[in-house]
Amino acid sequence: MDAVGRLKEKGVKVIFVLGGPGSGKGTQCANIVRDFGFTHLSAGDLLRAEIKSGSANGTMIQNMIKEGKIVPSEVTIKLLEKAMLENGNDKFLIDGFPRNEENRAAFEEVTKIEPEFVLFFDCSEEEMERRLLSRNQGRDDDNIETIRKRFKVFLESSLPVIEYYNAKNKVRTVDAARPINEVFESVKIAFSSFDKKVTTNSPGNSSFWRLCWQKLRRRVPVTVAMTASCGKEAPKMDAFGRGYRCFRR
Ligand SMILES: Nc1ncnc2c1ncn2[C@@H]1O[C@H](COP(=O)(O)OP(=O)(O)OP(=O)(O)O)[C@@H](O)[C@H]1O
Ligand SMILES: O=c1ccn([C@@H]2O[C@H](COP(=O)(O)O)[C@@H](O)[C@H]2O)c(=O)[nH]1
Repeated sequence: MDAVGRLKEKGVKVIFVLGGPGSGKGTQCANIVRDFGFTHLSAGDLLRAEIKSGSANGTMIQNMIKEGKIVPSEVTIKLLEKAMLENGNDKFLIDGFPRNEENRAAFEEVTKIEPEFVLFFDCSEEEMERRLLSRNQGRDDDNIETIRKRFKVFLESSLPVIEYYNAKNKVRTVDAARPINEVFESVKIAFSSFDKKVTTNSPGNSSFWRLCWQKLRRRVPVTVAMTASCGKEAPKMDAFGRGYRCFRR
């Protein structure tokens, strides 16, 4: 039987965990594993392990990570597929993937898996930058130059993936700028049911975001300077929260 057949036979369920670099995905995935019985697959960790293993793709992956670029889909998807097949569990948190539309379409095409939902950690660049600069795990890409490149890639390539799933009502957004335990309280609500959408796109505590949210609900176009969150102009986007909450209507 081929990989797709085996994944299907296993009845694999996948949740994509997305958010900017340093938004706290890995930290919260560890809590979800502990309380909800998922297996955590960090795409970044799988790629770093591939470098360490001395594989033929190692140097290419290392260079892409140093530049904050997105590794070709087929490489990452093969690693994810292998990890899911080798693990006895059937529930997976896929952290940090898909990172662009091409990743997303290729994953669905190759594996025939659609995520149950997307858990989106919403956090401002300011806070993410602070966290990454003090992460201290010896990562090659946790330096200010690469961090800025990673933010740009997230904004330009990864947010459209979140918009795609948002249009399908599959995104559960958590305000990730709060302390770890408070973020996890919201994560737990997102996981309280697989079928029901619980916290999807619910407003955070920021009154600024609340205003944007209310206007969005009323379909009133909102024009807000993106400098409030990331100092960039974003002509395609309507509304912004403290972080990257900026879905098209
Ligand atoms: N809510 C939080 N408040 C303060 N610090 C946090 C919070 N969540 C995580 N951190 C810290 O911020 C750093 C980045 O967190 P983490 O590695 O979980 O982020 P990530 O989204 O997985 O990052 P990346 O995408 O770069 O792998 C870590 O040092 C972590 O301990
Ligand atoms: O699907 C993926 C995941 C990661 N990358 C590359 O790895 C780094 C680090 O990723 P983290 O999620 O922060 O661990 C990322 O900047 C990319 O260069 C990737 O290409 N594809």
